[in-house]
Amino acid sequence: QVNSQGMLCVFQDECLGQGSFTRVFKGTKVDIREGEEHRTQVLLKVLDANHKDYWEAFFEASSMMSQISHKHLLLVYGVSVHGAKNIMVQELVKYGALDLYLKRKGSVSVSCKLDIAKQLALALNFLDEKNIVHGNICAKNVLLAREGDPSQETSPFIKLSDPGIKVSLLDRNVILDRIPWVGPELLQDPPILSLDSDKWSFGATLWEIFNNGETPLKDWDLEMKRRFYGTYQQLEPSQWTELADMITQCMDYQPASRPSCRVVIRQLNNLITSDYEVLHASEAPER
Ligand SMILES: N#Cc1ccc(Nc2nc(N)cc(-n3cnc(CCO)c3)n2)cc1
Repeated sequence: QVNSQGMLCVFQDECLGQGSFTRVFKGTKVDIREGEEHRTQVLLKVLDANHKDYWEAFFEASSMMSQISHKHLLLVYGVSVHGAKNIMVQELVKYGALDLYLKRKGSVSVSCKLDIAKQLALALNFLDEKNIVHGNICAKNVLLAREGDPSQETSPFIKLSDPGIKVSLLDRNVILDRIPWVGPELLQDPPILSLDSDKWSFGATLWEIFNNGETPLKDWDLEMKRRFYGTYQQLEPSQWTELADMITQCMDYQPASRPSCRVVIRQLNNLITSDYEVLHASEAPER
């Protein structure tokens, strides 16, 4: 289809995955510049036809992402509205969603996981400084642009995806199903979406990263999930106490008690240093 900016997109392959009300496909964007045709591989995020009434929120999510740019934020080229289809055109990030990658890979090193966590914290800090709430931080929305390979000394590189439909617009059951990523304050009436909610979600995403992409509270039904918050429960703590403490601090039921992005980044730096020391302790010269 061609949209207002003259952006032509061609659908390519099968569905690559899905969000709450969207499906994603690989595609090609064709730009005509100085009479020359430029083809770019893109990711087409299509709003489900049966959720057309979300198209404004879908458009808002896309324009939020295209108004700001940061190395760890996904590049959104624009929205192509064609007939009944609402399509967000995004850069195709090479290795896709982090949760699937971790599940498939199963053996990502702790130093890579810490690096990914720190990059996500930097993206959150950038949004925080611009007073922009993401509202859907989770491993599925962290995209892997480069693999980390400790043997090659290369580090991973992530991009935070768009938040999709604003969480406060969703039905209560959809919000309930997002437990444990969604801050408990969003289940109050009225739901309070704030920068602090992103810190809670960051904690749940840290848990996913250090549990190799395992889905927290997998297969729990909505009643059990509601009780998880109702009785102030926490996710299964990591054996690594400092990591477990950071996750619990982010997932504080009191939004104002959650650590600032700067504190989180500092704590992650401490974990990176301690991990480095443990890793290289064996090489330490005999004292
Ligand atoms: N095999 C494979 C493979 C799959 C996907 C990508 N790349 C990519 N790029 C994006 N911009 C967004 C996504 N994406 C994936 N799932 C969602 C929905 C949940 O957010 C979004 N994937 C690359 C390789």
